[in-house]
Amino acid sequence: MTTVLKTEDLRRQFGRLVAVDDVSVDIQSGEITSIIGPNGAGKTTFYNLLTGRLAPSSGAVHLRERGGDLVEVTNRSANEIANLGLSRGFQINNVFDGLTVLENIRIARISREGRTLDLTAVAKSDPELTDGAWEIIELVGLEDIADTVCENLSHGDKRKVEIALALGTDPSVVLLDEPTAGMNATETRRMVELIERLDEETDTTFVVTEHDMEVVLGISDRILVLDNGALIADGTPDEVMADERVREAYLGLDDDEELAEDGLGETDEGADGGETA
Ligand SMILES: Nc1ncnc2c1ncn2[C@@H]1O[C@H](COP(=O)(O)OP(=O)(O)OP(=O)(O)O)[C@@H](O)[C@H]1O
Repeated sequence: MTTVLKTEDLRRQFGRLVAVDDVSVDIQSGEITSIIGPNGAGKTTFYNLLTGRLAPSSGAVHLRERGGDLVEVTNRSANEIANLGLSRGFQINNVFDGLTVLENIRIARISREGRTLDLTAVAKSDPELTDGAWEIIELVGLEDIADTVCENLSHGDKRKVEIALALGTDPSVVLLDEPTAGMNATETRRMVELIERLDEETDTTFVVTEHDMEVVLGISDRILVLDNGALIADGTPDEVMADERVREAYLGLDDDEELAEDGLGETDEGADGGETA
């Protein structure tokens, strides 16, 4: 395992509000890392600092270039950081609804090559881009829907396309925002299996934010917990679930209560989870 993404005392304030509070983490290749925390904990702001969408108030971010060195990317533009190998799962809104799955992935390949002029026309007409795009279609398992226009896809399939687009830029690290949000149980299971398979079959390292604790506990090799912008725990699922601060601050569980399989902080006695003394 090697460090692929690292922050040092990363901080972001909005006026007096500290949204990310001197967070230092070291994310390793070869493991799936989840970032969890209650609403407003700072997860989105943290992602935005990593991708260059927001500038930090202080601190530093380092990223391993595709197959290369660890380089400091603090204050570089979002485009530069993406070109160096950090890809964020494209939001569904960024999928071109009027184009097919294959055409969308070809656009991701084009953006990797820094070609931006009239992307939709290029995606439809440049056959050189098809081979690379087809490899990604096979990797993600989108063969059956490759020629489907995206506006006709199910929610679950659209989220798979988002991941395919993120992979289209050959990233060293992919950040996923709640990949199972809005999915039914079957779609959720398939999405978890897909991320686990991609983690095994590619050199890409996956970092996931997720509210569904069953997904988090099932998919993560390592969990980072944010609370009020600060990193309050960093460890394996077992370590994090046993951490007193996490149980109090996030899960709302007493010492002897267990996290139920099907929900955040639910116990056999009820959904409330109980208050800590
Ligand atoms: N642009 C902004 N201006 C002012 N405050 C902001 C801004 N963006 C985020 N915040 C504040 O920073 C804190 C962290 O927000 P953030 O969206 O990062 O949390 P989150 O963990 O992603 O929450 P959620 O799980 O609800 O998406 C919140 O108090 C939020 O109101």
